[in-house]
Amino acid sequence: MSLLELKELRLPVLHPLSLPIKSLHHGRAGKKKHRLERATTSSHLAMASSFAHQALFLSIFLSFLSTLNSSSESDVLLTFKSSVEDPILALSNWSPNSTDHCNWTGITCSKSTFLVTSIDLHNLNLSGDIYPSICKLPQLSNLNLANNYFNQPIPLQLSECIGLVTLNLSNNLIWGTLPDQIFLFSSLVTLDLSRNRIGGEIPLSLGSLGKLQVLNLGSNSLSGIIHPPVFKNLSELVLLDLSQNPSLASELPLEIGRLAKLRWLLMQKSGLFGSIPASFLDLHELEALDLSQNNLTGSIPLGFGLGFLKLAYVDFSLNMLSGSFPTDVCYGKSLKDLSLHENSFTGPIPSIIEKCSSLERFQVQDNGFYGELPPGLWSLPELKLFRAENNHISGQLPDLIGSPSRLEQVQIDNNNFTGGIPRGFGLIHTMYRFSASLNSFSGNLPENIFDSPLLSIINLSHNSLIGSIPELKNCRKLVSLSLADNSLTGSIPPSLGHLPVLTYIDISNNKLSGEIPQDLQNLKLALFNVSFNQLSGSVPLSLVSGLPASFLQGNPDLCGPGLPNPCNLSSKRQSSRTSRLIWVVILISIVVGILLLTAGLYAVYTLSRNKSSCGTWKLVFFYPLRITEEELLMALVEKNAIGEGAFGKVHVVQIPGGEFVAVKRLLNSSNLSFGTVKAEIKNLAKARHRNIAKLLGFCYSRGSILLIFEYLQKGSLGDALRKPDFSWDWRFRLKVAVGTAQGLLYLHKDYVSKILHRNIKSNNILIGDDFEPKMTDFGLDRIIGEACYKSSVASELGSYCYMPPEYGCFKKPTEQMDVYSFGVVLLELLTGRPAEQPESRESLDVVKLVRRKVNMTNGAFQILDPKISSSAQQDMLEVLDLALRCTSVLPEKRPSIADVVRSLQSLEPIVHPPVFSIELPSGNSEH
Ligand SMILES: Nc1ncnc2c1ncn2[C@@H]1O[C@H](COP(=O)(O)OP(=O)(O)OP(=O)(O)O)[C@@H](O)[C@H]1O
Repeated sequence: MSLLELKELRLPVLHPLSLPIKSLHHGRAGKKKHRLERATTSSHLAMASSFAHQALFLSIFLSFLSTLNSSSESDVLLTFKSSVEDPILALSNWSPNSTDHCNWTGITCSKSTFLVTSIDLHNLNLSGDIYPSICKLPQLSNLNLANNYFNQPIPLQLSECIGLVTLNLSNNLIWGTLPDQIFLFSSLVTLDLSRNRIGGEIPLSLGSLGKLQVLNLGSNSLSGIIHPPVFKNLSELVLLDLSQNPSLASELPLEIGRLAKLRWLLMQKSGLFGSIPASFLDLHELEALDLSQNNLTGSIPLGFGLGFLKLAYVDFSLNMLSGSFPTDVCYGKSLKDLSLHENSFTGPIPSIIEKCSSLERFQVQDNGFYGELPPGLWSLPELKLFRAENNHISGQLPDLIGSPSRLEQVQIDNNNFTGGIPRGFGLIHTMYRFSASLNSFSGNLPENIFDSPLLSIINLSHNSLIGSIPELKNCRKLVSLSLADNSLTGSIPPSLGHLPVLTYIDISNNKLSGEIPQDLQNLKLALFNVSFNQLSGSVPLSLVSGLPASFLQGNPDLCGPGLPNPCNLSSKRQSSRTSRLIWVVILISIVVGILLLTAGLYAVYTLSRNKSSCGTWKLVFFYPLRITEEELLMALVEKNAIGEGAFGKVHVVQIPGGEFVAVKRLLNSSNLSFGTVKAEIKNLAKARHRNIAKLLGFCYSRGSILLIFEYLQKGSLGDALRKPDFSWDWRFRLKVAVGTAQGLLYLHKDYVSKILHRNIKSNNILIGDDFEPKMTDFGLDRIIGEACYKSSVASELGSYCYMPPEYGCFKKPTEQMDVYSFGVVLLELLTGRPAEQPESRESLDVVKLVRRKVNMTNGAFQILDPKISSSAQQDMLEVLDLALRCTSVLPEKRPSIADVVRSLQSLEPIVHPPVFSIELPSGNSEH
């Protein structure tokens, strides 16, 4: 044993002042320490009497000491355990019967003193109270309780752990504010409180933690200004993470630029505005800088990167930055990831970037960059992702033949590129997406351009390419092929039909000729657009029936059922004019006869709609479905009915392939024409979003319209709420709320022609796998006409409580009306009861019920579904506040759906994708 080890061994024993005072004077632990001191005295005597016996004595002493320490420390740990809830019994070996506490789960002891130095209980599903008894462990330097369910304010009492160097409480349910007394943790080197629910401002007193090297407050709900003095004394900081605190509203303090040791600065989505301080030029140790998703303006300070030898990750994306490309960003040649996208940068990309030999991801899309790209950029040996779409970049692509490229994804759409597509791009066998639409590429497509075995998406549409489409054989993973709007000639390669996952083909607006290969019937195509070519012959049957006819138009020589030119008639083109006339006369007489007959049968027909003759129905599919109108109509029988509302019945129908669809029958009492209805439904069917039920097709007759939706076997939120044992967990209810709001945001804002739903209610929120909601029945007014829509709504009493008070007063429907209805759905999720419960004791509708209770003492708590655990109460109260705002009587007081989405998302647990590996500076604990 070395002298140093001996000294270490003696320290906690011979210098009692270094122990927490309470542990010396109170209880069992205090008595044990007293015995310990006596043992120490006897050891001195033994040493004095005989030097020769020292070794023997030391070994006896050590085992004695270790027994004593061990029993006191294990008691402390057991006390800590007693306040913790441990549902998976992760701490089962923490037991009074198990003597060696240094081997207990998560415990590390010093090899010399046998005292506990570290408690690491991350990711063990623990909850309950974090009890400060552990501060009686004199050498405790590391406490890691990350990824558990501790639900309490920051446990300030832990500041009693005077030797604590690392405190990690990340990803728990810690709430409240950062208290002013945070300065009490003065020994901390690492403080990680990320991914909790901590709100309020960052207190100035945080700046007193002068030893901090790691400060991670990311993904919380911090707000207000980041006060510059906070950083004055934090000169040791190596990692500062304030990211994902969208309620902060602050400029970037220039003091951060003085933190000379800073290696990781992560402030994405932190409500930052203003410019990037010039002091950031001094952050020479920086390895990662993320300022994305803020409102930063101005330009990147000139010279940013100069002297930065380790800079590997830079993200300025999604701001309002302008000015030129940061020329020195790759000074140290360590840069791997550069994201400047979605800003207003202009000017050329400088040739110095060609020296950036470590670059893996280059994203400059959606800016105003112009000029030619430095050719060497393309052949950087590590480059995998290249995104420069939506700029004004010109010039030609270099021929990459001979360069060992690892490119996986190239997106350069909507620029001014010219020249040919070089053969070298086809030789890159790592390529899975190549998208260069909306440029001026010309010439032939190289034979090998589709050869990458990983190629999944190729988009060369809207260029000036000529020649034929090369055979596609090797790209067995191709999902989407878009070559639309070029001048391609020749025929469609039959090899397309043998690419197993090919789903989207758009080769419209070219000069392709010949027949559509029969082999394409092998594919499950969601899109097959060959319109406006020079194709001829009969269209393979499954392509005619499964896809919109418009995708075939502009090919006068194509024939097939439903097309202007049915194949069986085309063979009779030779017949003489006279014989045609005879046929016409005969046909007219037949038609007149039929008309008379039809008039007689019409009344019978209207009484038995389910048995409609297929001749009166027109079927249009937007997805390939193998069902005929007869089969569909035959299936609309009572035993298949799954719901009925104001607009008609819903049936579940099994199509011959085995798949199910839901068919909603609407009364077409306005008698809108097929053309009008088709245009409207087509428009609605284009709405594609995770939270919108797919409209697969429709069937039209004068009297009614059948809408064919994807079928969701879990039914609707309404179905679930009506079950007496409805007891969904809060996180599932929140997921339904977030998803529905996202779907609505898509309809209101992102969908090209903007749709108002107008019929949001729990019956129209279907539940998909893993509780992902999908909205249905949107925009029905467009299909059946306003008057008919309104009269249907008026007849539906169950929908009344979803209607905003202004409904009927305002001529035009508004987004705020949808927000109101969504607010009612939120109230249903919070209360766990349907919006309207006519037969119940509380027969009030949910809005009235909530409004009446909310102002009573403790009323808010009475509103919340008691079946949900109290740990979710804080979140539920926030959602209640939101729901009340959504259901405000005055439309202008309601939040926008974008705000609703933001608020709900902020309550969702955040899953962080790993961005890069960080070596955190270690505390002084021993492992
Ligand atoms: N695509 C679907 N998949 C599965 N079930 C569905 C689907 N569409 C509707 N349903 C079922 O049908 C029920 C009622 O739907 P419907 O739209 O007719 O009722 P509603 O909303 O009360 O009426 P309306 O919208 O006509 O006013 C839903 O609660 C659900 O159980």
